[in-house]
Amino acid sequence: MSKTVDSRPDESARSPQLESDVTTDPLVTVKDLKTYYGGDGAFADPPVKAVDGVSFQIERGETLGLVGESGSGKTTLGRTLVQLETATAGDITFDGTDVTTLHGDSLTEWRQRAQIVFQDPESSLNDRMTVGEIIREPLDAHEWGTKSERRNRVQTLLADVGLQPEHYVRYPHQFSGGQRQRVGIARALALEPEFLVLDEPVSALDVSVQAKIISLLDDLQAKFGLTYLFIAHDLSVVRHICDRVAVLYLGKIMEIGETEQLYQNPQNPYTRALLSAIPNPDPQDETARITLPGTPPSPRDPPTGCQFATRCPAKLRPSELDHLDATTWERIERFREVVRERSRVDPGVRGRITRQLGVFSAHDDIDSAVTDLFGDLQEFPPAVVNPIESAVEHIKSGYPEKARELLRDTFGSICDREEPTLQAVNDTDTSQNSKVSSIATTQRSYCHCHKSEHDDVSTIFDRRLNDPDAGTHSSVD
Ligand SMILES: Nc1ncnc2c1ncn2[C@@H]1O[C@H](COP(=O)(O)OP(=O)(O)OP(=O)(O)O)[C@@H](O)[C@H]1O
Repeated sequence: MSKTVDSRPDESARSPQLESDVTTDPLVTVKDLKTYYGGDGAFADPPVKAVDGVSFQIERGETLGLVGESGSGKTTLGRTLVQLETATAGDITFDGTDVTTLHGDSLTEWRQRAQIVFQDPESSLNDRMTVGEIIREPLDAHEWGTKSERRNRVQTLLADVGLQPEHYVRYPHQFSGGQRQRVGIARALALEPEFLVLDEPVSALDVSVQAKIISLLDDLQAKFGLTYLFIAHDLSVVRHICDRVAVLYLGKIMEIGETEQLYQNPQNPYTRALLSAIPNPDPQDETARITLPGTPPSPRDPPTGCQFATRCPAKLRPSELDHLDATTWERIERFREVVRERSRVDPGVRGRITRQLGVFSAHDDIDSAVTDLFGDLQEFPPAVVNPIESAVEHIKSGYPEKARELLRDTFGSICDREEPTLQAVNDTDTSQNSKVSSIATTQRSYCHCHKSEHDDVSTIFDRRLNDPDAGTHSSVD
């Protein structure tokens, strides 16, 4: 894996994702962290911005959940925290030490304090080694104690994770998924770490086994005073075991807060959409299920402004166009997505020549896209028709990026232009019920709608979800 050159930001520059408050006793402090893949060299594609400037803290003994759709950067963030990936920029301070600057022996020594448990116990254990050897391997690598002390340590670890002494000489393939995950946890605990990244540790397991592993993780946390970053897809599991939750989208934190507060009163449009997808057993509950349109944009070319702007059901709109109905907006946004994707594709040498000659390329069949999305465009108001027609002309002349700009200037808002800040949205002190300090439990959300000059998210949702012409933008389950 290659990385872009370290471009540490100016310390004085305030990042939109910085949490301004400081918790009382953080074990891990992450500041404006970025992890990009690729992008080196003059002719390389732009880098994949897997983690794109996140800041948060994890207090000692707490479990911070990390949720988000596939590809949002959860694993990359977890791996960067334990230094299995190299940060492109930003700081990770662990108990006062910036670990992104550690190398050689000091990095090896630090690694004992922060370990990772992987998702898939089928592939993360070496099938040619016995369970005892697998758990002992990190002890051997760090030359921990004598040979017999290591053997004894492995026996203790087997007991800690609920396995039997005779399992020492068994092979992973002789074990069930749950047992294998216990082996993975024992191995991660071997060097007595303080911090564990649990990367979807139960996702590959049956529900009944999941409950046992979660209970084991709970017991181990209490027994050894562990601090966890718990990465998961399953929002119900996260609610059950995490003190706080951070919601990630396209490499940025959309919302972070104390678990119950965030689940009961989500403030960010993305968190609301994610939580609305959890099946609710209460038949009386008529909470609208929010179906997000489109697909997440490429992390090589994330939207300017808010990362979520291209799919956000609460996105702010220019006031002079706010009267357009939901279906029309849906079509405009999908057309913008088509144009955005088109402008991402390198036209290649032939494309560049045809563009210079002003020749329309056969691949630019933009008229079909317009017909597919709008039907007869002329039936729409001039405020829609004119910019769409101008955008089509730009594309036919070979300049999709001009079309992209024109559409952003016409139909975009602050959401397309400016990054929001991660701002406090709920100051209710829930610290009495929590392991973490009151400052850490402050709920924060990354959205322009939290500013007083704009309608808040609830007002916009009430208006748009009640629009009878809401099309596919929302639906009630
Ligand atoms: N080694 C790599 N090289 C290039 N791109 C990568 C690499 N690892 C991850 N990515 C990309 O980085 C982005 C974030 O991936 P990551 O695996 O961190 O997300 P995730 O939220 O953990 O997804 P999932 O839930 O599917 O595991 C994705 O676009 C992914 O394709």
